[in-house]
Amino acid sequence: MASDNIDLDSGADELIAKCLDLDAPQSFFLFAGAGSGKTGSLVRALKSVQARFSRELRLSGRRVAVITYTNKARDEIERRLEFDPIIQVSTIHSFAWQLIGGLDRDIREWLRGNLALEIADLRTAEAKGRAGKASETRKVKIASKTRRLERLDEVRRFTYSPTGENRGQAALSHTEVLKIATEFLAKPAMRQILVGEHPILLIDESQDTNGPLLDALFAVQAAHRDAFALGLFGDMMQRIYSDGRKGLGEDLPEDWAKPKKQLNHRCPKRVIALLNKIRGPVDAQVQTPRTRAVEGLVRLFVLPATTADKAGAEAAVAACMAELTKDSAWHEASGSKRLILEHKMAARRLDFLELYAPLYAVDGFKTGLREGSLPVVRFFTHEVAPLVRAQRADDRFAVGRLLRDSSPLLALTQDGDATDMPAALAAVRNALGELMGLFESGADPALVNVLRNIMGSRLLSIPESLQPSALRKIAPEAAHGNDEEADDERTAAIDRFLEAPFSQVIRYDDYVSGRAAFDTHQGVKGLEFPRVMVIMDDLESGGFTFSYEKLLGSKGEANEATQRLFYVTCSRAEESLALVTYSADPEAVRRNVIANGWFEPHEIEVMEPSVGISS
Ligand SMILES: Nc1ncnc2c1ncn2[C@@H]1O[C@H](COP(=O)(O)OP(=O)(O)OP(=O)(O)O)[C@@H](O)[C@H]1O
Repeated sequence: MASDNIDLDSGADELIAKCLDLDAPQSFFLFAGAGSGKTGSLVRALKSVQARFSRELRLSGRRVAVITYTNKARDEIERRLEFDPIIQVSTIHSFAWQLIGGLDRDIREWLRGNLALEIADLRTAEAKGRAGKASETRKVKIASKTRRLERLDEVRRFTYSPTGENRGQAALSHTEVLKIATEFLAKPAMRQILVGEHPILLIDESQDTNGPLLDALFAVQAAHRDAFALGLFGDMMQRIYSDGRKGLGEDLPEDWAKPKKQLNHRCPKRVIALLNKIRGPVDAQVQTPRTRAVEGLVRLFVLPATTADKAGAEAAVAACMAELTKDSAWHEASGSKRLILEHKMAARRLDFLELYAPLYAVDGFKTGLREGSLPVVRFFTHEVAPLVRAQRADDRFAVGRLLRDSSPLLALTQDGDATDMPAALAAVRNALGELMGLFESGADPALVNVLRNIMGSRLLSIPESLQPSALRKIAPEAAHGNDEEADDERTAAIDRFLEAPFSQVIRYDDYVSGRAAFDTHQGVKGLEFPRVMVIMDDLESGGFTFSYEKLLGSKGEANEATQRLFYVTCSRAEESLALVTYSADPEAVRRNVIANGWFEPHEIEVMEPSVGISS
């Protein structure tokens, strides 16, 4: 057996370590293919700084900044660096807020100018546009932005939460925080603050980092190249959000280092060969498998677009994969990761659509819902569900812990008279009994009934955004607090969401926490799984951005966004990969993927709607 080629890319890490010298910093750009170990390189880069400059950074009160794409990635890097305080890891939104938070006077003036501009743009569009829904939306926006502008001086301190809803007078939106940070970074004083606090800034997944903010950071680096190193990690072939900067890396300054990586440590040989084929026409980067990599197995399953029982068809695909790979884990419910393009496809397959669809229709709820941080749902996933689970299991310790922090019944006694404790505990017992009564004999109550019950017993405090719905059900006349139309839309959506049965909360939570078999094509960026099933269904996903029918069924017509997303999903597989495509013309798919050399004839299975397999 040939010796292991694991050290093929070690030069890249050595070059990066050399760049990260506080006395002679050099910026660098490490863009390498899937599974090439960029996260590992990022962690090793930080460890090299820890080893050489910990003391110097601590004494001067400076920190290395790292920007990750998700909170999960942030947690992982913090853990791998043992939560070292000289390294500040944050998402782009919290990084931006750390830069601008507290600069209230400047923020106010920026908002004054920006709101005036936005109102003027909306008025121009309104003057040109026709009556209809778009016009109604514009009018609502003009009214609410005008109100915000008029009351701007009342805000003393602006607020922002990278994961919250950011509602109310003082709150800034996610977009505003990024725009403000970008514009403030044009000011020499702001640049000085950034460079003074963070001599090194590393950005992971920078192909998807907000383009204007990235450009602002390039400008900071150009102005402070002797005191500041910017290090970018990423892969342009994995750019999947429109926010990212097009052509990143094409116009790099001369003095930037460009370390290279060629190995793919994650995927089996057959998957790497497919990745090289997919990537070939885009940038011709070729990856090499590890010497010890397994051969692996790839199959393309082509089904008619009219297939009625898609869940059944996908189960048949899993069974076929188990057979072909002799890997029984394909049979297990969570043995493979199944990637769908649109959250609703998972909601349908996992049965939590009634909970999901109403909230997903509201723009302001989308991000929170996707991430599991939306307060109206979080109340059920993080407070009610664990309480019901703990009570069912008779786990008094867990019940006590859950209620101690969030039950108004217990808060009363904490504030004042200790002699109230027995009465408070009796009230808690009663309230718990009432709540559990809803679930008796296997009942699955609607969320609104659970909410009303808890509101009535005061077992838990109800988040502000759920109160109008909860109140209206109890006393309709008390619900009218805020009459803005945007609020009406939100409240109506919450009302509909509350009609969903409670069991959907558990399934939704499993999904957003990554415990379910399903995830989205975009959501698995950066992750890896032994067995991956990529489900491609243009009709069901209903969007315009991606077309797998064109990618697989017709030569050369696919857009690059679909090609890149396909590369991302295929490159998650560590052992075996099943590609499932629903097509209007299965034979055209077969012909095309053989002609372009992506698959061998024996790797393609054309399935009948009845779920029989004929190759
Ligand atoms: N030098 C190495 N030796 C052994 N395994 C490695 C090495 N570098 C990375 N790996 C492993 O390879 C896999 C891929 O690494 P990593 O996730 O860092 O790649 P990546 O470049 O960030 O991938 P992607 O861009 O696809 O998200 C991981 O399982 C990691 O543990």
